Amino acid sequence: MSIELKNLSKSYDGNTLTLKDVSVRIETGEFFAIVGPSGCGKSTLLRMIAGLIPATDGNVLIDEKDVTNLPPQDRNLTMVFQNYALFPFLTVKDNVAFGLKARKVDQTEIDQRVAKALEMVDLAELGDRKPKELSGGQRQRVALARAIASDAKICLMDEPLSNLDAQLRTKMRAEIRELQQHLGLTVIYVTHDQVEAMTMADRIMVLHDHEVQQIGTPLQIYQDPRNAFVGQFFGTPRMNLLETTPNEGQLQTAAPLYFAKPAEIEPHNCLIGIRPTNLTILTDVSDANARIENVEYLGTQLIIEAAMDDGQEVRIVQDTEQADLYGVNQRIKVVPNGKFFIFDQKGQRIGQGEEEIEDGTITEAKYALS
Ligand SMILES: Nc1ncnc2c1ncn2[C@@H]1O[C@H](COP(=O)(O)OP(=O)(O)OP(=O)(O)O)[C@@H](O)[C@H]1O
Repeated sequence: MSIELKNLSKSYDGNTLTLKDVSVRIETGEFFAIVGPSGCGKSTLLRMIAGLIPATDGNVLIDEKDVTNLPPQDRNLTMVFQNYALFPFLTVKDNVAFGLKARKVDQTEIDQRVAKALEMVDLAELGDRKPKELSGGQRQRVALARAIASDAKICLMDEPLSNLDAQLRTKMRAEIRELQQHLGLTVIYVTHDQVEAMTMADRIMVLHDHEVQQIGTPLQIYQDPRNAFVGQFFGTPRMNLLETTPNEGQLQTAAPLYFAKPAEIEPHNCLIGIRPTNLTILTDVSDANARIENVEYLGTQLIIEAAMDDGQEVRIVQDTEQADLYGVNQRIKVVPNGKFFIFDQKGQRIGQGEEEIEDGTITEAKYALS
């Protein structure tokens, strides 16, 4: 089933807007993630789609039908929350059956659906236990089984994995994704975790400052961020954001670090966004422009924090094979090597460029306006 949001807005106090003008069409069978920092309105949006709170403005359509004024039970959807919302005094089976009983579904059919749902989440053996006799991951799977048993074709999930440890979370991500595809569910998945959104979703909506910042596939969002917020929200370590200084005809940070510049862009009115993987380090140079402050080993990557000579901090990712080359307080030359973005002072993207470096000299430099 498809879901369409048309100019959806929410104000809790009738004065300020918590969410402004959200519009998107989510297709049948799509896994759609809503991400953003704490307090940006993710749960508010999900609750409006569910019908748990009224929209201040705009419409919600499910399979082209306007459901804006319908209660949750008439919207043909199911929900999974972070705290599982299981009844402690009911068995696993009865928890899964609860919604079906409330809807007075025939008992034989309830038994069949519950058994099938528990089997799908690998809990067939544990149906007679109480929630307190289960691990966190198993409880989460009971909540999933309840969603599956309901037979609704839309499932709304609000940070369903946030109570689980890192290992279990990774496992459950794959399981949820598999189930979603197997059942052909349309899923709207709220998370503040960019990795979760990137690895699970077909498309992502990024919320910040009460507004939609960007909607796109994980690849589009990562490779083509519309503004500095989106650029910095995705990717670890974070994209560097560097201020440029006035300089005739050049795009330059004070350190200095030079970037290819479209003629139309005023050099001192912009910010450079460059991912840590797109900077590189030259040692043994006479024109060093930075000092290493910290070297961190992260599996296959080496993350180097450096202070540029103009005081700006940068993070650079290098291969671990080069670990022996770097030490704290060492003078180095930081140079761009790869793609970078040009943002205006408000963070809106106005251009992008690419520079390649070989043996210490720039071999290629190009740019384009967005
Ligand atoms: N019932 C309410 N009454 C008034 N304000 C509310 C209510 N619920 C949420 N808010 C406010 O609306 C804003 C968005 O809250 P919401 O819970 O939607 O954010 P979120 O992105 O889900 O955050 P988190 O990731 O921390 O859960 C917050 O500033 C919050 O304080």
